[in-house]
Amino acid sequence: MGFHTTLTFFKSDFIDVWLELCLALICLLFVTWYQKNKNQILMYWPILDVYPSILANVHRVHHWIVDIANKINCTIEARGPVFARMDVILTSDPRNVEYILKSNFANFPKGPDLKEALDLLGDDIFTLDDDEWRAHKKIAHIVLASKEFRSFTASVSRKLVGDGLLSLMLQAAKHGNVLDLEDVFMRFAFDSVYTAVLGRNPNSLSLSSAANEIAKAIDDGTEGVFHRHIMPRKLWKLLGWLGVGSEGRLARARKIIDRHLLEHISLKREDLRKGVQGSDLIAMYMSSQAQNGESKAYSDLFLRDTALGFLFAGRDSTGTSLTWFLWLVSTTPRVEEKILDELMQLKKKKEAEGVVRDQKQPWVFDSEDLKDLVYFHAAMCESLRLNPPLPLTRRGVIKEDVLPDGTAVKPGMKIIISMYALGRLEWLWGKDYLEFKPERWIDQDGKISQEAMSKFFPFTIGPRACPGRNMAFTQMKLAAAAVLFNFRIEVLEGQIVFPMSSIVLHMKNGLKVKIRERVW
Ligand code: HEM
Repeated sequence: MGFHTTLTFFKSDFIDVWLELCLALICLLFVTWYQKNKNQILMYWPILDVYPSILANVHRVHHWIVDIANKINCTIEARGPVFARMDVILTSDPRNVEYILKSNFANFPKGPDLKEALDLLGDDIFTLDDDEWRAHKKIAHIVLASKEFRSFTASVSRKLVGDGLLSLMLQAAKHGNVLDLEDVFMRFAFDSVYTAVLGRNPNSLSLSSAANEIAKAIDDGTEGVFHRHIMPRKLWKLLGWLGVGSEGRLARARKIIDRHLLEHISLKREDLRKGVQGSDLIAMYMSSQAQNGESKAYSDLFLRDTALGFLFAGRDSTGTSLTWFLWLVSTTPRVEEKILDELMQLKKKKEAEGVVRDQKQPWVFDSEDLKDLVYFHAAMCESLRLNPPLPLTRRGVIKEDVLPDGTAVKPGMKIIISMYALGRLEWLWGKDYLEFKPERWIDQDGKISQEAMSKFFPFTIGPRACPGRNMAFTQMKLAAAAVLFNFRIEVLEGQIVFPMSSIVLHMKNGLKVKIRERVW
């Protein structure tokens, strides 16, 4: 072996040893770093950034965000894997939320990314921005605020409470059946909003009714949209192209929804041609187009998108809110007693005014009377604080900006606001922030506290705040008052009541209850 060969051999040995040493050092550093960080709420990994933390917490995503907000910071930045476009700011700081949704609203549109993720809804008030959104908003607000529509929805809901909801509960009470209260309220909310929007009762509350096809399609659509929020865009695009998983279900849901709504809209057009007017939302849109002349006629597609947007907006939010509310009230006897006391006073007042009802039938209140009950309203706000049915909302960024807490944002970023965490911030609500305490919404004069209301975000705030807020309160109060006043709800022990990881705050396992008629 010559000198040259020996040197080459020695060199390659030397390099191998160095490489091994470097590798061992990297492994050691990684293991030490992992050991130190593995129990942390949020871990920033090399290359993958926070994505492994998201995946590890996806089953409890809303609680995880609360942990981050209370233990780390109300605002964090997450980039996601380097190969994916996921530059996200997650915030629940009320100052930021006010700035994004209200004072500097124009810089934070929903943006094309969200429109793409929500493409099932089409060109609807939910997904559009700028002038297109303003045009939708104008007509939606006119119809929702009109006396005709408001009295139509109040009477529809009252009738559905009496004929549908209470009848179903009476049957369950008589036979001692176990009910899934979330399922019952979702059916009630679906019948209410469907009748309000399309003028026909789909009767999903009826005991004999099979699972409703369009209601199921809306569920699949909601699930698909949630997956698009947590998956890298390229991945859900690939699933869509292959037609499998949540994207496959989404595509099937879209077909069912389109067929169903377009058929219904064509029947309504026929009614209008025959001079049959309605007070439901779509009929009011159609007659407003008729008044404007055919040149401004809303297309079938426009009406399909509008109807679907309202069904999405109104069903899940009202149904889940009612379930969380009844769960909290039934498991907090002190609060239940106070609400029942208020309802009993109201019943006595109505009887003193000469209102007579069949004593054998369950008592149903009127929506106008329920508006004045302060404690009942406070309890509903408190339930919505703890469990906002739409726990997350998302915005884009147009120009570079700095949020009130000092976080810099730039175009291309996504901002996710957690309404769920906002209602559970310890520094904002106090040490008892997890307690169900309607009293925090009542001021010293016994009125609803304006100070507390300034922190009330479940319907969001600013120009895009929910236009269905009054309708939602009307429906929820009618249903909750009738159920609480006529039935005692026994929440079955041993079940885990936990929010589902979704864009709607469903209960993961539903809510199993037994009910008994109240004897007054
Ligand atoms: C408890 C019940 C409800 C809650 C908590 C609620 C909450 C919300 C929230 C948080 C938003 C904003 C979403 C976002 O910007 O990402 C919203 C928007 C909206 N809601 Fe509601 N909602 C409820 C019921 C209803 C009902 C019953 C209707 C009507 C049928 C309705 C119609 C709408 C519409 C049309 C929008 C879009 C507004 C816009 O973008 O300009 N909501 N709602």
